[in-house]
Amino acid sequence: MREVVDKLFQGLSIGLGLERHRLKEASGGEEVEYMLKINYYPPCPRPDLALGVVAHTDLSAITILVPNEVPGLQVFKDDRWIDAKYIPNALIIHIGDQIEILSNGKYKAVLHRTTVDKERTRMSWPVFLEPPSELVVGPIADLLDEENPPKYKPKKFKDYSFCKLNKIPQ
Ligand SMILES: O=C(O)CCC(=O)C(=O)O
Ligand SMILES: [Fe+2]
Repeated sequence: MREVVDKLFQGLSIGLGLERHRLKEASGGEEVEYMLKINYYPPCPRPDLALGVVAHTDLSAITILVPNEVPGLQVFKDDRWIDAKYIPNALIIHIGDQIEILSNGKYKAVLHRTTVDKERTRMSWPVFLEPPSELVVGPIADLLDEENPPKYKPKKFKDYSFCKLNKIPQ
């Protein structure tokens, strides 16, 4: 898990022209928290009328998700919902809000939702990689200049989470 996490942060840092440890450090370094959630979506007689989870972006920096074989995850791209294909043994990686903020919007947190199945139970196991609650997260200074002013307010992760969960503007 550690190697996968380091590789993800490194690739994303390099993509921004930053030193490879930068995004992990800005997300808390070795203090990054791993929050496992277990989603259980029982069969639904009217999948056309229900969703598993409504459209959202994750609060995390990065999410690493293991799904079972029942498809249901959809991502919003080019103004439409696209089904994420189930690929055995593959991990699904989401960019979350904190990477969007750190990158000053160069990376976008993925908008996603889940559908439910008429006969089968869907499950998923996302691990949310989150900054420690007291860490202030804001756009990385190296990415800012006159043409690229900060688009997000630096904020403690716990305050960002509180506002998002209580639907208070950031
Ligand atoms: O079940 C899934 O595939 C996604 C779940 C999800 O988006 C979440 O728990 O944040
Ligand atoms: Fe999610």
